[in-house]
Amino acid sequence: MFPWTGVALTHEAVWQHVLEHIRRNITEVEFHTWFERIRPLGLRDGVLELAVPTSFALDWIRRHYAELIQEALGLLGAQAPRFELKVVPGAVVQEDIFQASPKPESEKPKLNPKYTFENFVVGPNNSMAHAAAVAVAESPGRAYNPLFIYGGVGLGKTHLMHAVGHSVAKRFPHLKIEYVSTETFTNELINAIREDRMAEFRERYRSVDLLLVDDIQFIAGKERTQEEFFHTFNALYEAHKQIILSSDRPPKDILTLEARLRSRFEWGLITDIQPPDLETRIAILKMNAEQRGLRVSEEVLEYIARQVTSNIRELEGALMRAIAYASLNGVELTRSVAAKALSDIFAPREVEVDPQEIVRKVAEHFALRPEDLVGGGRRKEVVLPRQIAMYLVRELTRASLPEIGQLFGGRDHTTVLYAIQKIQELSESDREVQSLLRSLREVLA
Ligand SMILES: Nc1ncnc2c1ncn2[C@@H]1O[C@H](COP(=O)(O)OP(=O)(O)OP(=O)(O)O)[C@@H](O)[C@H]1O
Repeated sequence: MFPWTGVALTHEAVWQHVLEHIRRNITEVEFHTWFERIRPLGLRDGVLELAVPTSFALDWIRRHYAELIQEALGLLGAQAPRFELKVVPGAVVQEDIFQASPKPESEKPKLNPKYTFENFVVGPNNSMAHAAAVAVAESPGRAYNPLFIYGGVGLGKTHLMHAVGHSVAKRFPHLKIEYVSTETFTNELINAIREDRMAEFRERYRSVDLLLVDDIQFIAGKERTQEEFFHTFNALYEAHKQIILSSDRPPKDILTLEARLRSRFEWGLITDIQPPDLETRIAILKMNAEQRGLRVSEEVLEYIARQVTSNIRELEGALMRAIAYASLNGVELTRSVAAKALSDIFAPREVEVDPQEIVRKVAEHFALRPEDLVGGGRRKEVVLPRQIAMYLVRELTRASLPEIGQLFGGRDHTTVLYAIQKIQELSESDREVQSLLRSLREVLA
């Protein structure tokens, strides 16, 4: 009951009023991402208590929507109530008061329920791809078509695609959504040809409103699949249906892809996802732990985030491993317990060194400028220092060969490998190089 309104309103009714106001003032995607999982708990001393599922969501909502929520509450009456957010792990999803009747199971797209926008941590590495996905979810078939998302293994391409699927499914319950891996598409095509069911196959794919195709790079070299996909693509595109494709590389790098398909993949927006930076990795781990209702200290999260730098699937796996290790041994999950749990996967490394710092220090030692090392010059006096810097980046950081190549002016990973092998040999045969490496390690550690 809300004394200030003079009307017997339940806290649920008040919250619905707030939601309606908020819904009018933000985008659908924002609404579904942040407000659907809030549950009103009750009212105590003029404060409306709201449950949110994670502290990440709490921070976000507080930073971005506090004013709007307060404004909505203010509309209720003279004495504006306050509100408070509380983390209640696993808070029940509130019934969607705006949604039409649910679809039968068989018609639901095969989407991973965990892969939503709400569960996607946005960082500098994926903000473009995220923004594009949100835009597509808001107006499928109109924003960017096709949306082509590419990036390395385990960086969230499938997650983003599914997030669009979930969001569109909620916003436009009548739309037909199909998620398929390129492998499944190919297998279904082969079966359809064999069983003389091509008409059915075509009807199935050409009648969808949102087609999500994962790992499209696997279409390379498959002529019949390319041919069929080309016609599916055209049919959907012409009917303003949305297509989203994911790949481990941009269209131009997919070899043996027919030119007509390549050019179509390039019609819309091509966006990439890069490996996450340290802060984003910590945020992902934090969210992951909270979703499982687990408390893990910042120190442990940071330790794990420093060990796994590129693949988010592995990052999450490392956290789970550390948690399992601590609970099986009945000990608290401290930094050293985490280090033990991960010791057979990762060599212990206290602190990861910044690659730029390595470049600076090596350049300084040879009286060069850092730009000389990362630039294209091939002067003799630059080549060896550059190779030493590459070698140290490999040794002291978790950067992969292609990442090192990227750091050193977009060089190929085979060049990096050659440099590392060369310095490795020198470090065994040449005393000067040996002592140089030792002293550089000392200043960098
Ligand atoms: N930004 C993110 N926030 C939260 N979780 C993420 C994020 N990016 C990736 N993940 C998680 O990392 C795991 C791997 O992501 P996903 O399967 O989408 O990667 P992918 O790029 O499609 O990989 P692959 O190349 O193997 O197909 C998933 O559990 C996903 O939820």
